Amino acid sequence: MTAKIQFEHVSKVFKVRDLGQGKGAHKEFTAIKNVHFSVNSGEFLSLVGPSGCGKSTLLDLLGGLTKPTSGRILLDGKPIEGPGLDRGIVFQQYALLPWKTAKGNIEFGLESKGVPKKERAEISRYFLSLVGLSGFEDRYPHELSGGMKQRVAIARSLAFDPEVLLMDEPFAALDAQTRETLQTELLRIWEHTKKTIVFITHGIDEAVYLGQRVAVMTSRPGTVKQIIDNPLHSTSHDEDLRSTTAFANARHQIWDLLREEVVKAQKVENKDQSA
Ligand SMILES: Nc1ncnc2c1ncn2[C@@H]1O[C@H](COP(=O)(O)OP(=O)(O)OP(=O)(O)O)[C@@H](O)[C@H]1O
Repeated sequence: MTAKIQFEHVSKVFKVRDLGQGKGAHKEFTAIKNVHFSVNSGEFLSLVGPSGCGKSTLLDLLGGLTKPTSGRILLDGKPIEGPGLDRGIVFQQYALLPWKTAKGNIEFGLESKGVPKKERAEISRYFLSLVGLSGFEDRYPHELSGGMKQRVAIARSLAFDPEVLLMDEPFAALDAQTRETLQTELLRIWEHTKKTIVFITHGIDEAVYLGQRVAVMTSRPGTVKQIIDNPLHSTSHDEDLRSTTAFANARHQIWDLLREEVVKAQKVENKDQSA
């Protein structure tokens, strides 16, 4: 199997204000430390960890939005130097342009890429139908539900034909039913497009339902504690999967790894608050 993404001993240190030392004082804050793992080409990897462990930091680094303080991240063997169209990012908040329709939101990015008008229209129609939004092309974001907006955001990312899709808790703001529907949809899209997907989540159920492998992070400074091969991956992902014993077992395995990290993270948070 070929590695699409390689994290090589990656750490990220932020400079933050040191409130205890008076005005203008700064201190260093290690968000992630010695992250070392790889993601295979075409793989769906979910990454779960306690709050504040550095999940978004890790995804921002992958997206090229920030740079590692030490170590490096390789994409197809080459260090990531900045953002690029080879990586699409879907955030929790849809970040759609409110003055553009669903179709317009997708075409806007393609226009700046120099794609001719007719092709733009075809691409946007295709990807809106792939995410189940045929017939909603001319709706504005305020005329769409949260789930529909997130579908548009996914379609917009896919329209650029990135090799890698980076997803930062994309379904966290949605109600449980919509979230579960979109999880199933995302798996269908992944099977169809064969993209490499890195999916960040707080939710163990979501991580287990989606990931071929599930990476569990430690509490802050975050590092990858263990990567589990998901035994459920090859089974049928119908609605009943979540109620099977196999699902409960996989969930339990991840929770066992995560439990002590969550407790540690809460202790760190309490310490920070009382400092
Ligand atoms: N630009 C920044 N400057 C200073 N500190 C930062 C910056 N970005 C993130 N951090 C800190 O780094 C730590 C990790 O943040 P990050 O958002 O990556 O965690 P997370 O695991 O995604 O959190 P959550 O699950 O709550 O969304 C946090 O303590 C955060 O306050």
